[in-house]
Amino acid sequence: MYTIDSTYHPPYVGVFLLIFSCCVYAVIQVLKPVDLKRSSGKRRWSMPPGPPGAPVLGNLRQMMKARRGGALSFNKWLASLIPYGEMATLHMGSKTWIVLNSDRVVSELIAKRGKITNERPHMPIASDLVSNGKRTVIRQEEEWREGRRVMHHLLSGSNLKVYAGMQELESVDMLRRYLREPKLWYSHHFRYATSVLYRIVMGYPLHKSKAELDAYQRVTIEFVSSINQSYVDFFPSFSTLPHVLQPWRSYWMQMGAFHRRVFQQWWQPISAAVRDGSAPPSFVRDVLLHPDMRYAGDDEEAMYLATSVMAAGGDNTRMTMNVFIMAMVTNPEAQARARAEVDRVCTKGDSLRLPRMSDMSEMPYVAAMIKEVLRWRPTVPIVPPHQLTENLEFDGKFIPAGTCLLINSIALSNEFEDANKFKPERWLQGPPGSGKTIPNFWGFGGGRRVCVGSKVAEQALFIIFARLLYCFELIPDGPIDDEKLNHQSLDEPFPVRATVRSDGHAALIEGEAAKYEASFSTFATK
Ligand code: HEM
Repeated sequence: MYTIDSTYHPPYVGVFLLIFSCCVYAVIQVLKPVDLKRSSGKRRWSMPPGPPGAPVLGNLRQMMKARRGGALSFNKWLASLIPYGEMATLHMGSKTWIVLNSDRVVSELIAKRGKITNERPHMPIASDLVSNGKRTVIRQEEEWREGRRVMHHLLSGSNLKVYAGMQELESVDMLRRYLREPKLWYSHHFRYATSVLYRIVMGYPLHKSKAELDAYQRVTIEFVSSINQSYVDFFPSFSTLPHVLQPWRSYWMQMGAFHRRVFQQWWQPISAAVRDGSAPPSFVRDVLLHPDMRYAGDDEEAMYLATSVMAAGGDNTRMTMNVFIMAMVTNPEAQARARAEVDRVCTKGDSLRLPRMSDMSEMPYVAAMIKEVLRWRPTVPIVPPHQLTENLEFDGKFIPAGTCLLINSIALSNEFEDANKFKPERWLQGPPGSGKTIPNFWGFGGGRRVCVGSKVAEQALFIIFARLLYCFELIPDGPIDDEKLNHQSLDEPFPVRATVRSDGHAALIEGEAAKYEASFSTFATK
């Protein structure tokens, strides 16, 4: 009799299972982080230790969870990587990160080996969709180089003196706002930082409506938050799927389109003025659109470069000013010491004058506060990834090209003695023969990608620190936790009372402001 064998499978089922398994295997191989793939030579990769992670996602969810918890929780997560040593390996989806936890390894890898640690990883969301592939800070090396050349030209050398004049001018307006509306101290920081950058880049005082400024601020915050936010940036191969299989695209594309519209509104009047010959000297007129400079990018790239410089410079300066205020209200001795230094230079008997940029060499303690503010509560807790372009042998490890290196500012700050204390004197040169040297400083990142605006930032911060200390007493106006900076708050981030020191100081501010009033930027509040 004919019987049916229940274990019999027609041959095509076997073939299907084989193909399916091969596909799963191939997908897993593609998605694997680079150090978990086989090395092409005989040697196996040898990576620094790191926290255990989940299958496929690795440590990605740990970071995402920390980010969702806010700035403090993210900083705590960065601190939790310190016990793994000077370098900690993380598997972030398809990416391998090595987080750099010490000054020594940052000097060795980011500064000394800049030639092979200069690339940025491909970020299909933050870079391609949100930034049209054109925001300099996360652009890949080949497209980035030309923009860097012109930015360097803009932000160094004799231009710095011209910018010092702009910074002094805008800071007088800020002092008067502090005097008249002390409760809005934090919004005066936004105004100062943004209008200085606008003047430098576009050449004009800033006259914008509240709606325009709100849109600009939203763009900055959205862009910064988009970096390392989408899982797709950690699995970039998903971006090669057909568009119908990428449901996330429309959300990010809409965001990118909104950013572009805002940029165009800011850019078009300036670029028109350059073309009709009516624009004043500026980065846009003299560097980006001047025929002799031979900037290789087109108008669209010029627009992204100009607005990227404004955004990168403005918001970091604003946040650092807030940290300075936090340092002052929680460290009255440092405030008094710095003020004594400024008074020595600017007060002669009954005669008062505002500090100037040229006073910097006579105010070393105030100047040292710039580094200490950035060390104490780093404005950029983790520097955007630098990607290795060659395999690297270092400290007995063998690390594959494609691995990302990230400076952990929280760990670097922690290497200092009494790390949680605000002590600007760490950055002061010792007397001759004392053997005291100034430590390395990484608050602006490092290597070839180092912040191109660091000199402009130092000037912007110095003049504000010195002038605020000269004119105002700063105290807490309620309970304060010095780790809670609330950088993204639109209201007062922490309670502060700023009181003018004397009638003489108030008269000085009003007198100086009256002289320059016609040139100030105007900020609509409605
Ligand atoms: C206290 C204020 C500032 C801080 C803490 C800061 C920090 C940084 C950091 C950490 C980077 C990335 C470096 C790296 O990848 O290694 C960066 C890049 C950059 N910064 Fe700053 N920055 C500040 C102010 C400024 C200012 C005032 C400007 C403009 C005048 C500016 C323009 C830029 C630009 C354009 C980039 C991207 C550079 C490139 O693509 O090559 N920054 N900044």
